[in-house]
Amino acid sequence: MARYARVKGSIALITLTNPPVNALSAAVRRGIVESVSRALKDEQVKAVVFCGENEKFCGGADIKEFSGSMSGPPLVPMIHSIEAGEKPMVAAIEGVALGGGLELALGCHYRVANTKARLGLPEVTLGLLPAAGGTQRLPRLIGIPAALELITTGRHVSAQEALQLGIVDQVAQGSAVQAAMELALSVIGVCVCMLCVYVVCVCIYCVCVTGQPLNPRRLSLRAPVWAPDVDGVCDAALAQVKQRSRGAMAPVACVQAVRAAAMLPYSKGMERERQLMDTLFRSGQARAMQYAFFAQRNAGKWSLPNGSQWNNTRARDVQRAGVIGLGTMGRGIAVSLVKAGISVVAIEMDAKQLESGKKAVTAMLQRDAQRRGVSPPLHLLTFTLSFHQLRDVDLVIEAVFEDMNLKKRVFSDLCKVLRANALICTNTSGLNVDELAAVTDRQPLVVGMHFFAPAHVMKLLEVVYGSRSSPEAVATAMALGKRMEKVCVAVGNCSGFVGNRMLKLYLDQSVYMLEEGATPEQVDQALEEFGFAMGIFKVSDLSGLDVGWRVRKASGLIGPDVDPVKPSRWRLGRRYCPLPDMLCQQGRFGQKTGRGWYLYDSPGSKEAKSDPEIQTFLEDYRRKYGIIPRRITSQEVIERCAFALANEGFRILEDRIAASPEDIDVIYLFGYGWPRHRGGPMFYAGQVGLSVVLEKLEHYHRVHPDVPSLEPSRLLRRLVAEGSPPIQQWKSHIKNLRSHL
Ligand SMILES: CC(C)(COP(=O)(O)OP(=O)(O)OC[C@H]1O[C@@H](n2cnc3c(N)ncnc32)[C@H](O)[C@@H]1OP(=O)(O)O)[C@@H](O)C(=O)NCCC(=O)NCCSC(=O)C[C@@H](O)CCCCCCCCCCCCC(=O)O
Repeated sequence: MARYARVKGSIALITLTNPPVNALSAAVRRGIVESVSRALKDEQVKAVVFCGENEKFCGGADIKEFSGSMSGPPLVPMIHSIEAGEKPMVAAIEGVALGGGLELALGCHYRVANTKARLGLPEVTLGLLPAAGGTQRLPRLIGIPAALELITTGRHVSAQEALQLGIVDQVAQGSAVQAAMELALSVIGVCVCMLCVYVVCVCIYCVCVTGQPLNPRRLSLRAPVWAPDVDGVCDAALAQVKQRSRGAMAPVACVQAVRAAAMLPYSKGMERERQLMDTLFRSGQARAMQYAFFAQRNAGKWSLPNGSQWNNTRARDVQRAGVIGLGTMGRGIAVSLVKAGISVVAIEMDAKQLESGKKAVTAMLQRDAQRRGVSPPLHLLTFTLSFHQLRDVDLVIEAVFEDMNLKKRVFSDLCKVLRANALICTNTSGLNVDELAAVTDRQPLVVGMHFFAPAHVMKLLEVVYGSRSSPEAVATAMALGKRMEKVCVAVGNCSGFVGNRMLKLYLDQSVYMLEEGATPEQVDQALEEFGFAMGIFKVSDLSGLDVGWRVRKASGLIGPDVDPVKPSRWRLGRRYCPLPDMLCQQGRFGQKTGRGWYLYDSPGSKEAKSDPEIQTFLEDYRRKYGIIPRRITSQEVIERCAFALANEGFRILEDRIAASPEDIDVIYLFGYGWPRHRGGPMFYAGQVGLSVVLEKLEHYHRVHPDVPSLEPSRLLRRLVAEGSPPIQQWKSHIKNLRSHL
């Protein structure tokens, strides 16, 4: 699907038509090949302009095709024939030119973008590399260091930055198509002037039909971009990507391909690009990352058990919001709201807290504005001690201390001042949303909005619907989260919702392994080698060990009857590990106190160091309880952590707390640092093989019968019994499971 038109007498305008992003599907590629051939044959046509329908140039190759058998004209020769075409080719970039879309533009002789356009080669985020010449043409255009940075990060650049880098020749204020046609006319216009005659005279190696030499514009004809420091630059990039995305193959392959552009002639570089792509394309990592791409988008298509969903429920417009509590969470939430253009009334309980909250929020907004070269939208903020200032807000997000009674008090106070139709949202990380809603006069208008710390940075938002939350309230919270640039997932109400409910079991396994013989360093190393940016014990130190301690106290797991010298390892009918409590009793709360599972130079410092005291403490502990330590392998660490997570994920699906395995994976990818090249815990379970996961869980449950959460879930057993269908089909099996209950 590409539309061909002749405009302004001598220009062929080829429009890619495959909404919403004009991805280069087989039909689009076919359309382009036919249109280019037609333009080259048509003697009236002197130049060609490429553009995309609906002011979007092109979002790249059609990712959906990657999972099937690829047919239609391949991209590489298609782009080559454009570049080799003997008429000037101009790309008119509006909206996006990403991946194969930018590669198509790089095959053109000229590129014009409008001010709003974004360009990039994001293949690395799909576990791939730009394999339609991107790794060879871009370095020849902008040099090795800049190309390495763009290709290994997949970052999108603005039109202005693209101009500075030399990716585009011109930035148009208005229509890029119009500007591209003018550029094309000026290029071919040279043929009728004196200068052209001169150009034709001197150009003996290649002339376009009108006389303007095109060879200098053909990037593939440029020599390799070798420079004395190239090896050093590539080595540094390699070290950086290995550190940044542990275990991910694509960034490493991207560096290797760009290095080839420095060393080899174009044709050999293209061979290298192709070899590297062949390996990536077939890899489980690419499948995982492409799954993650679609899972993220599908999470926005939420549905509730009652049939309400994203496309049949209207969200309310939110212009003005209240934030109650300016602790770490409230501050981040206020910043995100203001950045989304929403007026915020921020409330604290006492003047000192209010002042320090105000300072922090203002500073965060100022820093952000400075980075973006704009002025901070401080006029959108009101700081106050008075609930009455909330009388005209559309919605309130409560972010006070995680204490049910305190939250209930706040909720009932809110009802006294808010408009009758204002929504009340709670930023609880796991308390019962129904119980909170029950103290209000508006249960349908109460939902959870569970942000992750720091809330102005972390992408994930769990939108928690209670049993009486209205679809409109859910739609409003989801739309608001999207405006705040969050990845929103709608989840049901249960202790810990999805993310923290699963996290508990993952934490349990980690501390059990310490009891059995592992060290925090061993467990963390195994998890980091698996791809997590940080191991679980480093994360616990960062979040603060006291947080979980308080939750365990509130839930009755820690009480006055617990022996302080030899606390019980059996509580509420199951295995319990008192190690985290014992650390807290010693004042080891993590980074904030300079000591936790690791040692830090000073309170608040970030570099975790092994602490010999912890080793001794663990040895004493095992002796006290008569535990004979054993060697725990990295494989065991990964299996026990990852399969415990997935097993609880299956239970969450059975309980319909999450609508799909994709939603669970999105939560783990965006909120808990699960490595993207592993897809998510549910995808990972499918990739390892459900029968393997079942077998392993059965084994670990046999060895640890006092850990009921290791018992394989019914859904997992059912899926294995039904032949381990692919993850996309699990949803229908959940329905079957429920109908048999
Ligand atoms: C473009 C965006 C920035 C738009 O964002 P926005 O927020 O506006 O919208 P959404 O993200 O919600 O998207 C809307 C809608 O569109 C779908 N979509 C988006 N992009 C694509 C796409 N590229 N393909 C298909 N579908 C797409 C999206 O899913 C939404 O659909 P829905 O149903 O939910 O409405 C944003 O969308 C974005 O960032 N998109 C991705 C951009 C990207 O990553 N592009 C790169 C693609 S990969 C690529 O281009 C590869 C090329 O370099 C080269 C390919 C060469 C191939 C050669 C193959 C050789 C293999 C050899 C192996 C041999 C193996 C063997 O022999 O076995």
